[in-house]
Amino acid sequence: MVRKILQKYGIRGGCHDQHFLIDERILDSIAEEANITEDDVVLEIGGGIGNLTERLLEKAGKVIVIELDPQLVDVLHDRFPDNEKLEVIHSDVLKVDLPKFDKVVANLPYSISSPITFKLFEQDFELGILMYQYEFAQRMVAKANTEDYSRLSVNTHYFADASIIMKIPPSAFSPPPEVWSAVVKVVPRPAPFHVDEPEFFLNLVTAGFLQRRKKLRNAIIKGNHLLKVPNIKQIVDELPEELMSKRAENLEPQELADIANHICKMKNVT
Ligand SMILES: C[S@@+](CC[C@H](N)C(=O)[O-])C[C@H]1O[C@@H](n2cnc3c(N)ncnc32)[C@H](O)[C@@H]1O
Repeated sequence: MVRKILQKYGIRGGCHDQHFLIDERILDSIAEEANITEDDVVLEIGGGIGNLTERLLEKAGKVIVIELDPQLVDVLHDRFPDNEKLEVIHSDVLKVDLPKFDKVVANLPYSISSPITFKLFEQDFELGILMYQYEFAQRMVAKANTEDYSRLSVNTHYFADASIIMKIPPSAFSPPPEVWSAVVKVVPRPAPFHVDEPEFFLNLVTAGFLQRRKKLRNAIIKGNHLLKVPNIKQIVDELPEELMSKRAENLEPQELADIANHICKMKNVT
């Protein structure tokens, strides 16, 4: 069925990360995982030829699709004519203000996974069922003291409970990508630890992982263009040596938050 639609519209894919999911069972499972009801406004980023959109429209009260490629925007209008539940926004997802939504379900364009994910983390929503390149998904859910633990892992942990719920082979797509994919379930929740100044904490995490092989003390001093603390050397020298001599990759999100809170307090009194 999905292959027929690709043929009908003469779409080959390839540019703009266009690898269309053609495995009907996986498409069904992704839609099921989103547990959509009539009350839900669902956002889909990169609607493509509408194979996932079709399933979202069956259950949701409203589906908002953001699609960059004008040819695919035409396909979406053609496949779902006069469907009052559907709104198609022809735009680059990174350049548009996101509409309000309850759930986001998408087979994302992999080359911009990172900026899309950080943009989603600024929104208020209930659930995300998101397909990524497998390695990216692993970095999202990675724990401290592992190779994959990164700025992305800490940001993800700060914003949501995230877990890999499906691993998907290249053969599920047309054209097949060179990499495996994974579906990540993202359930936003309040952070499991206290942060005095969220922006400062996230900048400290960025500074720490920009120099991930350096001791945290040196990484913070080097990354102070992000933190803008006038007396940073003095402050980090007053922090416990056992924390400052570790690398960011060896510190739990909570420990990074404690350090950020401490620097915040010191910068405000000195
Ligand atoms: C991996 S395909 C997924 C298509 C479809 N949802 C599916 O599952 O088969 C990614 C889609 O994102 C669209 N896309 C790429 N970059 C985009 C951007 N910056 N903003 C919005 N859509 C984009 C592509 O045109 C393509 O339709």
